[in-house]
Amino acid sequence: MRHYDLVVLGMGSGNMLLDDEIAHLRTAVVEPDRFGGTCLNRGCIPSKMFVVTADAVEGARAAARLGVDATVDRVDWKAVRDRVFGRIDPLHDSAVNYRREHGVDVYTEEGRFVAPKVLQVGAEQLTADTFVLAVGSRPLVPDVPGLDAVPFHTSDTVMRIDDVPSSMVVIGGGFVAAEFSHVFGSFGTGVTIVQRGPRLLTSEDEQVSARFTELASRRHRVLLDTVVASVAQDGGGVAVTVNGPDGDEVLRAATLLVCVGRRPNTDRLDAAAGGLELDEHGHIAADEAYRTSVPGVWALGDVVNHFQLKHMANAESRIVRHNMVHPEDLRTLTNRVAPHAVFTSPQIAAVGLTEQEARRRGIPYLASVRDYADTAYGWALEDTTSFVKVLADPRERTILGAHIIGPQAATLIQPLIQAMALGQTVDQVAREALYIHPALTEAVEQALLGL
Ligand SMILES: Cc1cc2nc3c(=O)[nH]c(=O)nc-3n(C[C@H](O)[C@H](O)[C@H](O)COP(=O)(O)OP(=O)(O)OC[C@H]3O[C@@H](n4cnc5c(N)ncnc54)[C@H](O)[C@@H]3O)c2cc1C
Ligand SMILES: NC(=O)c1ccc[n+]([C@@H]2O[C@H](COP(=O)([O-])OP(=O)(O)OC[C@H]3O[C@@H](n4cnc5c(N)ncnc54)[C@H](O)[C@@H]3O)[C@@H](O)[C@H]2O)c1
Repeated sequence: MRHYDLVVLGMGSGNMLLDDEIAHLRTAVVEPDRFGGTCLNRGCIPSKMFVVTADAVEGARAAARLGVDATVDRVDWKAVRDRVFGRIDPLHDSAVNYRREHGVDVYTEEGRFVAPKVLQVGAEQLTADTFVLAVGSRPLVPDVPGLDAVPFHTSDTVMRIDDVPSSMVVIGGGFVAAEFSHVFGSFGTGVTIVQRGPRLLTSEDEQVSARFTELASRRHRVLLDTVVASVAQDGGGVAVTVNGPDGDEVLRAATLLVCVGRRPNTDRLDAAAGGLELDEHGHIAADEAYRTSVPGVWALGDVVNHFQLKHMANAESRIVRHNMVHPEDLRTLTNRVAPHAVFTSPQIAAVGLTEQEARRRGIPYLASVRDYADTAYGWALEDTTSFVKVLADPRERTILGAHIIGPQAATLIQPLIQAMALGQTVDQVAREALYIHPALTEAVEQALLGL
């Protein structure tokens, strides 16, 4: 049995934990796959590299509205894919070498608890004063008859395929469905989205979700309120039997992409044997300071939080590092707001309350919506579909939520995130700062002035 000061499981956001402040600790890290985890290898980063390429294709196709004759001759998928992963793949070896050169023991097999604070890694057993669990999540595979007998993709594999498929059925209508339908649709794949809910991106503000559903339906076949009954092999492709408002239908496609959410990897580390309590959704239970039910064991990232977003995992990694070194001065994330963006077309970004949530919870609110088309830059874009929506507290005049659908949404929302985090009022944000003319931020300013 080997003893360490610190053992970190999972080298996604867990890798960010290690810095000079804890360099003196005798440390081991355990990662059976690639350093960088989901975000770097099969999540945020490669997907956005594909999205930028898809945006370029769509930009060329949409140029006619500006009076530009442009055509897209071909997307060289293999060249795009190899550019993306040619940049990402070499990082693993250098990250492993870097840790080893800095005195960290790197274990490359899965870690499983055999008792509280006793970890089996291959033939070795490791104990430590402090464990940090950053083992992430993985795509959820729904219980659909026949799915176990056909080849299908998840976000883990679809970015590495050899050719752009002629057709694709996408099961799910969330983040991954929205982003990958944009990517493959732009590259020429005929996409059919099967969504069991009434709209795509149902957890977004209902106005944004409705607008996105309408726009996505112009590009792809979108089946709403539809469930997948079964899946079967169909020559080289798949036949997906779905049941929707118009009855049963068999969808035939070259490729199947399953994206119905992600599940935390608590089973892969045997949380039960480690004495770790889980919450009602199967995540590791932790308090606001990211302490688990076992003293000396901390957890961060997708395995513990429900947002499953990289900026949350990054922030948690900084907090856990601080808290394990300064137990007398525990930090939390509770006062921070959790924004997100969906990098589809058009982009979507949100923070805080949705209008339907405010209504459901009986929270009084003011709402203001401003179209990009009402601003000078919106005119330049010839935009007709994008908007900024802000919800505010009628008494305090602080921002309760903000929702943007349109070009640069993920960037435009940042002043509103800032305002929420700092508790600024609508009037402060609207009137005490100048908004550059004629930038798209004027849509944000005008939405605020409408409150
Ligand atoms: C397609 C896609 C796109 C995304 N895009 C975005 C985005 O644009 N913005 C955003 O904020 N978020 C995005 N996300 C979410 C983001 O990737 C995750 O929230 C983030 O990677 C979680 O980090 P983590 O460190 O918790 O887990 P991970 O990055 O998954 O790291 C966990 C690591 O633990 C390892 N591991 C698992 N079990 C064990 C074990 N028993 N022992 C040791 N190691 C183990 C795994 O191999 C893995 O390397 C995206 C996700 C996907 C799938
Ligand atoms: N831009 C980003 O930040 C980004 C991008 C991609 C992924 N992610 C992260 O990855 C997570 C997983 O993404 P996702 O799209 O797989 O999940 P999701 O939770 O965003 O969406 C799941 C979708 O699948 C549908 N669904 C669930 N079960 C179903 C079933 N049995 N049949 C048909 N539809 C079903 C749901 O109605 C929902 O629309 C996201 O929640 C997010 O945290 C983030």
